[in-house]
Amino acid sequence: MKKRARIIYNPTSGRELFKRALPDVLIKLEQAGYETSAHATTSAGDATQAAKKALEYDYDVIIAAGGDGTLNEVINGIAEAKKRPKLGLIPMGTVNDFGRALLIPNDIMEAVDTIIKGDLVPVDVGKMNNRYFINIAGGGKITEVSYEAPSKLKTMVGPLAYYIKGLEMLPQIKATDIRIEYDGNVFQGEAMMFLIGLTNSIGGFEKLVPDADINDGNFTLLILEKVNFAELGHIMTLASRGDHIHHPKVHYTKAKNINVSSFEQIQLNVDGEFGGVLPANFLNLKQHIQVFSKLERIKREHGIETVEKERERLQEEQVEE
Ligand SMILES: Nc1ncnc2c1ncn2[C@@H]1O[C@H](COP(=O)(O)OP(=O)(O)OP(=O)(O)O)[C@@H](O)[C@H]1O
Repeated sequence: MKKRARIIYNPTSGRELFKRALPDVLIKLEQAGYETSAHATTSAGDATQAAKKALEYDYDVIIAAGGDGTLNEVINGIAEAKKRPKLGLIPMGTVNDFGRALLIPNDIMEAVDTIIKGDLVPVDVGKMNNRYFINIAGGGKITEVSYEAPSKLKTMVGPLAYYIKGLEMLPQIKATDIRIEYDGNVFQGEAMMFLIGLTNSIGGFEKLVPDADINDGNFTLLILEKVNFAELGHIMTLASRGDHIHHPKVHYTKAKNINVSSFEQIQLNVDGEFGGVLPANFLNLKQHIQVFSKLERIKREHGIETVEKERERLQEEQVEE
């Protein structure tokens, strides 16, 4: 029997290239034994609705073609279901953190090849209150940068946009009083930000949570205590090499269940988008979704160094585009 796939694509992301490639994508999937149909998203939230609809029709595979925003919406559509379809990914965004973490090629047809090849990797999904995320959640003044970086700027300069916006916002960055309970431990005090990472690819900063593992059932929790500007500059320099995690003002640990609260109003950032305000509970759903990816095979056959080199190559390729 033929397998059935549903493509959910954002026609506006990736310079609208996917729309043009769609007929070839359909032919290729057909030849590989997939009966495929496609849905073009129309607005924010539509990918979640389309993914829920796809559940009703019992598709074997959902293919998300778009940026991390589209992917996040698709995950939010399927995460609650008991029987979840396998997930294919065609990265079309400006940053594509999740795709890079899973070594999904930037090229549309190569990404389709990854799906056809059929290697699957189980991936952890984060649940924050009632919504789901796949890359990162966080809060504190510094994290407000990522959704304030205008998308036009992001399209032009990629990850550099965050630096530019970050510098602009520097005077507004201040510490806030927060309480973070994580797997029975407690941090209470003034912090600049906290980050809860699932992958080690975050806004193009590969070394921010350097050893995040996509399917070990753990979040990587990073808390940056109150620091002055000089210390912040120093920590940012260390962060480019992943050495910030040893700094005395940085708490860096693994946890599965995290509760964060504050008396102050602190905005949350989930996968690069505004995610409401504290308090919040973060729960790691271990290996919740099966994603088509050659990651495990490459790791097994060539080792983790090759995986890291491949991620670097994908990132360079994307910045050049
Ligand atoms: N037809 C549409 N027109 C406008 N916005 C849309 C449409 N379809 C989806 N969107 C919204 O655009 C948001 C961003 O899209 P997406 O993440 O796919 O691309 P991107 O912004 O190019 O990528 P990146 O997040 O990597 O910069 C989605 O979260 C969705 O809410």
